[in-house]
This record gives sequence, structure tokens and C-alpha cells, in this order.
Amino acid sequence: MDPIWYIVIAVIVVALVGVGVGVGLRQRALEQKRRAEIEEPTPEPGAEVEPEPGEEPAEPAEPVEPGLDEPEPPKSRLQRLRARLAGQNNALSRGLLSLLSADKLDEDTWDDFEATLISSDLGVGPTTELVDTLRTRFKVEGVDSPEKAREILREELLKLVDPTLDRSLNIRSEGDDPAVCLVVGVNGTGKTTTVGKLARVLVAEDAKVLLGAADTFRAAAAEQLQTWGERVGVDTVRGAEGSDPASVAFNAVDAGVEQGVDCVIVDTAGRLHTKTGLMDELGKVKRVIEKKAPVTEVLLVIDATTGQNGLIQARIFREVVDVTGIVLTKLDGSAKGGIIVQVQRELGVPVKLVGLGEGADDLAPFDVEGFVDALLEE
Ligand SMILES: Nc1nc2c(ncn2[C@@H]2O[C@H](COP(=O)(O)OP(=O)(O)OP(=O)(O)O)[C@@H](O)[C@H]2O)c(=O)[nH]1
Repeated sequence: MDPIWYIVIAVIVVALVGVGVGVGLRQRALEQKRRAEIEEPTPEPGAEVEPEPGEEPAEPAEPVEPGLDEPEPPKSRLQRLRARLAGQNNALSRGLLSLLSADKLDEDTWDDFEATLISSDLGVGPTTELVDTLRTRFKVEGVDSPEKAREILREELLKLVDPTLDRSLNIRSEGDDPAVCLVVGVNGTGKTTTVGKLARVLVAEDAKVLLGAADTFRAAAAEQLQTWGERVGVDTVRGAEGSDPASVAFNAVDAGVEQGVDCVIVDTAGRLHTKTGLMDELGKVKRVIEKKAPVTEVLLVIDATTGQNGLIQARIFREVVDVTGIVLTKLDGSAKGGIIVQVQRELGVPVKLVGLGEGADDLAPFDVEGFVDALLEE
């Protein structure tokens, strides 16, 4: 035989032995694995693992997102904000307290009181009403002590601010659709800030929220809104700068329905040059959203420091959309809480929220008794 055949045969033998050993080893490994599985079965994905007797069942790990803010709970927020409204810093409060501390209630004292109320944006109508009622009651009921005067003043102030108005916010889903909250107002009043703060209020109450940046007029507004959302783990639906606000609002609500959120809050632009433009745009935003889900709350944001201007804006917005609630911002900087009464009378819509600072949690539900008591606090 040719020696080349010896070499070929030797190579084949070596190869066959190698394959045999390999298969054997693999089979042994498979066998070991199978045995191990029989002794300790691998759980199906998502299946619950029975704890060993005596062993504590493992707690499902909370998804912890690093760097998220923890918004202040509504209760302590209210107390803090009440404290901020109280006392001598507030013109309305000062006027009320000066009446209570007057030695005698002569014409001059009543005139001064009336002037202070008007200058604190209470408006001429409500001021005259209040002063007339107080004068009559003080006389008829023979007020002879500051305590009695305070009691009457408190009662009349409560009536003026109207505790009977429904101030609840329709921002929690009640059916299959999410609640939709449209936030409108002139630029600079604090709309974007309010949307951000409101998202925090909802997150603190464990609601699932989505934001819609329909202020496409100013790119920085969407940026600002997204930053507010990111701080509490809430997503923002945005569009390109200058894109149609109605389509961004629609996309946000569409995504909200898809994700099953409790509330979609839509921020809108306020910087429109003509009233007609404003009407067209806001009307369209609302109509387009409602192809997807009803708008459950329309909040008009008014800057308390703008006084009569705020009222003029309120009138314009009332013509455009059905405002269901007012957010009065910057009450901390105005010292003129009287605007609450005027704006409610003007629109026939309750003040539902008040902003009392630039801080992330400086927004609180408006509480009539808390407000009046804060004004009368010394
Ligand atoms: N002191 C105080 N400042 C506030 C309050 N709410 C908002 N601001 C400030 O007001 C300024 C304007 O707020 P934005 O939220 O940007 O106002 P906007 O209405 O969205 O303005 P545009 O996006 O231009 O339409 C910001 O500096 C806020 O920090 C408040 O309750 N108190």
C-alpha cells in the first residue's frame, strides 16, 4: 500500500476519536444540566417563586428612579401657604386689622377702611357692599369688643369670597379616558410654571400624568415644561417650534389615552398679537383635543399683580373657551388678595388654585376659610 494511505487512515482515526470524545462530553454536560433542572426547576419568567419554609417572601423591588424630586404632600403645602398669606405684609389683611384695632369707629376710620379695601383690588362694588353691611351689623348688633367685630368681619368676608362655589378640580380620570386639563392665559402669567406645579400635586397623590407642550410659539416654554416633568418623572409630548399647537395637544391626549394616564395637562401659548388669533387658536386646540377625549378642566391663569389688567384678560378668555377654574398666581408678590373676589364675580368662575411663590411646591388649592383666617391673623 502506498504510504500516503497510511497517513489518510491515521488522520480519519484521530478525527473519529476526537468527535466521539466531544459528543460524549457534551452529552454528559447536558445530562448534568437536566438533572440539575429536575432537582431545582427554573421559574418561568414572571412566575412567583415559593419561598422556602421559614424564609420571608421577597418584597418586589420598588422602581427607584435616581434624582427624582419628592413633591410636598398637599396638606403640609396648604399650611405653609396659609402662613405666607397672613399678617401685616398683606394690604387687605392690614386694612382689616386696622379696623379691628381702632379705638373708635368714626367716619374717618370707615373711610380709611374703605380706601384700603379698594386699593387691595377688592373692587368698588364688593368694597361698598362689605362696608355697608359691616356698618349696619356693627350698629344693630351693638359691637362693643374687637372679638365680636372680628366674628362679624369673618362671616361677611366668607360670604364675599363665597364658600358655596365648587372648587374641586376635574383632573382625575373617571372612566376609560384620561382627564384633560387645558391651561390658558396671557404670557408671563405663570402658565408653564402652574402646569409643572400641578403635575407635582398629582404625582404627590400617586396619579399618572402626561404633559402636552402646546406652547409651540416659544421653544424655551416646551423646554421649561419638560424640565418640570423630568423632576417628578412625568413625560412631556412636544412638537417642533412653530408647529400647530392643536396637533401637539392632540398627540399628547392620544398618547395619554394609549398609556392609560389619569390626567393630561396641556400648556398653551399666550403670546398672540390679536384677539381673533387667540380665539381661533385656543378654540381649535380644544376642538381637536375633544376628537380624542373630553376636556374636563380649563384653567385660566391670572397674575394677581396685574390688577385690573387681569380682569380684562379674564373677560377675553371667557369669550374664547369655557373657563372652569381660575389659578391666581403671584399672590405672594401682590399683597392684594382682593382680586380673588373681583375675578370670581367677573367670570362667575371660582378661584381653584393659588400660586404663592416660585418654589416648585408653591401652589395650593384655594381654601376660602383658610384664606379669610389668614387675612385676619395678626
Ligand atoms: N412670585 C411668584 N412667581 C411666579 C408664580 N408663578 C409663576 N411665577 C413666575 O412667573 C414667571 C413666568 O412664569 P411662566 O410659567 O414662564 O409663565 P407663562 O405664562 O408660561 O409664560 P409664556 O410661556 O411666556 O406664555 C416665572 O419667572 C415664574 O417663576 C407665583 O405664584 N409667584
